[in-house]
Amino acid sequence: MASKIEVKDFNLFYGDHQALIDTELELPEKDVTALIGPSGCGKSTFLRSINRMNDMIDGVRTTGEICIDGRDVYNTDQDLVELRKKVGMVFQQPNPFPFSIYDNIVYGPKIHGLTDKKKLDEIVEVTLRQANLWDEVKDRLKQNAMGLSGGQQQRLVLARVLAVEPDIILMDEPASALDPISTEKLEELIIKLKEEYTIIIVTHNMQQAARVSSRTAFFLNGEIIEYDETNRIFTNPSNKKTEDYITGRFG
Ligand SMILES: Nc1ncnc2c1ncn2[C@@H]1O[C@H](COP(=O)(O)OP(=O)(O)OP(=O)(O)O)[C@@H](O)[C@H]1O
Repeated sequence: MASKIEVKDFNLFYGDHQALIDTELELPEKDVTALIGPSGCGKSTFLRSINRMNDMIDGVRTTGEICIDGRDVYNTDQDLVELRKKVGMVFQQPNPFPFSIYDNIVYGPKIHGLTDKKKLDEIVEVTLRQANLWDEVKDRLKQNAMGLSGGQQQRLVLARVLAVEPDIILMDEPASALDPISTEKLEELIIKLKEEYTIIIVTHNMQQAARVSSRTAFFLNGEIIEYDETNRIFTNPSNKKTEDYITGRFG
């Protein structure tokens, strides 16, 4: 499978603190990769490095490269609006805008210049269907998104991400605020979306990593200790530290 993202000797510093150390990773296209590891090991930092969200934090410095489709996103001529259109992100807490369901979805396309009402209507329906949410909300598109349940909000946020046609979707513990049924729906959705998108998910839930991902990277103290097929990581890891972590000896 072709590599969509190639991380080459990437380091990240918050001031004097080095949060990522010589990270190297090649992520396949149209697949789900899980990032696991104990709290504070750098998973979210790594995820946020891919769409340069860390740039917004004062005192952050990076070295090395993160190439998407062969092009280093840390090049000085990288357009950040373009990058974040291509690389969408879903956070731990669902964060719909306090507008209608419809307006949440059309927000991105409108910013990117789309005004045709028919096209916008179409995007709303297509993305809500993709997010397995259409049937639940089709009769209340003009109602405020804050009135949806947490699980519905998270699927709406995903639909909003899909509306700007990304290639890559970053998910930072997207199910950690959801109940088991909403979590199951979100996981089904992730498995469906990998047909079309490259997905990277940070999760503390090992069963979740095992259920949704094909490859898993284990992080510890800012380093990637092991990266392999998920099945192998969970049944026969090569590194003792990975084994200790997945068997619950620490973390
Ligand atoms: N904005 C920041 N400023 C300074 N240090 C930070 C910042 N964000 C994270 N760090 C530090 O970088 C390290 C990695 O944090 P990060 O949030 O990436 O870990 P994580 O593996 O995602 O943790 P968790 O699972 O708890 O979310 C930690 O030592 C953390 O304290």
